[in-house]
Order: sequence, then C-alpha cells, then structure tokens
Amino acid sequence: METNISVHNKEFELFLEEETIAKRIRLMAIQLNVDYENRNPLFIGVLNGSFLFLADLMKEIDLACETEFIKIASYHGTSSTGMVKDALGMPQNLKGRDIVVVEDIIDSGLTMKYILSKIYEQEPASVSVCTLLFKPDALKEEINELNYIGFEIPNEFVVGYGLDYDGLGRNLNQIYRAV
Ligand SMILES: O=P(O)(O)OC[C@H]1O[C@H](OP(=O)(O)OP(=O)(O)O)[C@H](O)[C@@H]1O
Ligand code: HPA
Repeated sequence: METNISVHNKEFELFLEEETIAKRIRLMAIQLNVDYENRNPLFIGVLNGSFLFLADLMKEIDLACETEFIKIASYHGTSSTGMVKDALGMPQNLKGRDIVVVEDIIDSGLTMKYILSKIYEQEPASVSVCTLLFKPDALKEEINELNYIGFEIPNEFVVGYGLDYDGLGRNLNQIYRAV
C-alpha cells in the first residue's frame, strides 16, 4: 500500500487508513442512532470537505432523518467589516428541529462558531456538532455542541477523504499528514 504521496509537490504520509476511518464512522453512527432514537434530526453537511464523511455516515444512520448542505463563503468586506462570511444554502426551517452539523474537520473552530451563530438565529430545539477530525491544540474558541468526534489529531495539516490541499486530494480514500 502506498504510504507516502505528494499533492501539489508537497509530501504527505499515511495517517488514517481507509478501514480505520470506516470503523470509526460506524461507531459514530451507532452513537447517533441511539442518541436520536425516536427523533427526526436534520443533518447539515458543510461543503466541500464533508461530502465523503457525510455520505458514509448517512449510510449507517437508521433514523427517519433529513439531510441538507451549506457552503461557507468568505470574502473581503469594507475596511470596517473586515472578512465577511456567508452561509450559502442555509435551510430556513430550523425552528424546533434537532440539528446535527457535520464537518470533516474543526481546526481553529471559527468556521463552526459562525455556522452555529447562524443556526441559533432560527431557534432550533437542539444543536450538535459531528466532526470526523478535531485539532484540540488549534481550537481558538470552545464549542460546547461538539458531541461527536471521530479522531482528535495533532495540529498538523492533513489531506484526503474530503480534505484538500489547495483544491487537490479530496478524492484520496485515506487521510495523510504533511511530513
Ligand atoms: O476550524 P476552522 O479553522 O475554521 O477550519 C475548518 C474549516 O476549514 C475547512 O474548510 P475550507 O474553508 O478549507 O473549505 P472546504 O470545506 O471547501 O475545503 C473545513 O472543511 C472546515 O469547514
Ligand atoms: O488540516 C487541514 N487540512 C485541510 N483542510 C483544512 N481546513 C482546516 N484544517 C485543515
């Protein structure tokens, strides 16, 4: 099996194997199936990175649930507003719903903080965050909703299984870290 790869001429080494990822996702799904029994959660995947994780996770979920996707756009605002974010495609019917936000990775946590603030505007019944990867040492703000974590990883750049390096590598079926 290939353990070292290059993406954009940057070297990466194998970090999480396909079967390791699959096993962890099955366990996460079991936990969700138990925790949301008799409820109808709405899973919101955050594009682009979560597309493979959400797809594999949903195949193991046996609840009556719905799935939506959002995409976070960042652009320069005026000098007073600085960077402006926008949650494109946010469903507008979240009031009273049980929401599970699905991410590939939480790094600084700033993206998730923004997403949560937009979701709470609609007064959902509950909100949980489910992420495949979490870098605790990089976190800048506490995320109390972070109830489902696949792997806690060191503060190193990773690629594969949805995660990109400069747009490339999302199609790798294992996760690699920079060497
Ligand atoms: O915790 P943070 O430091 O905010 O980083 C995490 C975010 O960064 C990545 O998305 P990115 O903006 O690279 O877009 P992508 O999903 O299209 O790759 C990832 O998918 C998260 O959304
Ligand atoms: O380590 C990472 N890899 C790819 N995308 C990311 N977005 C935040 N952190 C990362």
